[in-house]
Amino acid sequence: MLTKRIIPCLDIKDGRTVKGTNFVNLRDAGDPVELGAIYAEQGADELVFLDITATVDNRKTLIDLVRNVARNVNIPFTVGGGISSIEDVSALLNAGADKVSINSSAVRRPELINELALQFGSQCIIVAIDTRFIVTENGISEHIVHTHGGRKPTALRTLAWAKEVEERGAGEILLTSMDTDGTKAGFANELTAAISGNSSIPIIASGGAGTMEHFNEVFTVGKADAGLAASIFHFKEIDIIELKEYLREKGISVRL
Ligand SMILES: O=C(O)c1ccccc1NC[C@H](O)[C@H](O)[C@H](O)COP(=O)(O)O
Repeated sequence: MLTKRIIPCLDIKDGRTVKGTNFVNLRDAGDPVELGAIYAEQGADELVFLDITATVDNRKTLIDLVRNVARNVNIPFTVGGGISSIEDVSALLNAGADKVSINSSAVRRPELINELALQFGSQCIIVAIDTRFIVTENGISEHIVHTHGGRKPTALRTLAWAKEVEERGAGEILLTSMDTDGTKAGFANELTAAISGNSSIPIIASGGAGTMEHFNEVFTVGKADAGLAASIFHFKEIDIIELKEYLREKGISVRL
């Protein structure tokens, strides 16, 4: 079994780490550079920084943040939020990011995935998919892709979109369940397994982590390659090393 990765996620709003539930009621969770360094020190395998209110004028904030983080962490980190061009990616990678995560811009223009993979290599292009289980106009309940920080439902079915982004050259998928985000009730294991079982690229599961057992479930039932979490780390409810020791005892391969 490939080593499973534990990835803290720092959702960034106006330069601060925030955390909500189901993508709303955001509250302050600390300084992202400080938190990033702490998580790296505590044994996180990677970090994700998501500028969830990404606008053009936030772009400079993000570049400055990346430079500061790069000085303080020695593990791979991914930056996402409002990225929509080869120039955006170049600037972030040159500032020290190891990977970028694209979401709304990929839905808006799927060819962007092909272009970025060709220009920078698939290994540094993650496509983030925010998904919610909703009743569509034809009365069927389906997992539907949402964009713009979860505010806009699209016409895309999550499973089909996951397949398409892989075919277009995505190196990994960051699959965030809006239904489980912030609830600490567990990851969306069934959906994660459906996507993981149909993909040959790594799937990072995100949204809902509340206990150490939830990580065991997302790796065994959800078949995820990595577990991403925010609430339980920011609010100091789970220690990363203790989590990894727990997973190793369960027979999950982790880096300790
Ligand atoms: O991804 C977004 O665009 C977004 C926008 C607004 C608020 C939250 C957002 N994403 C949710 C984050 O990716 C969040 O870090 C993950 O869902 C993990 O959250 P936890 O359930 O607290 O571990």
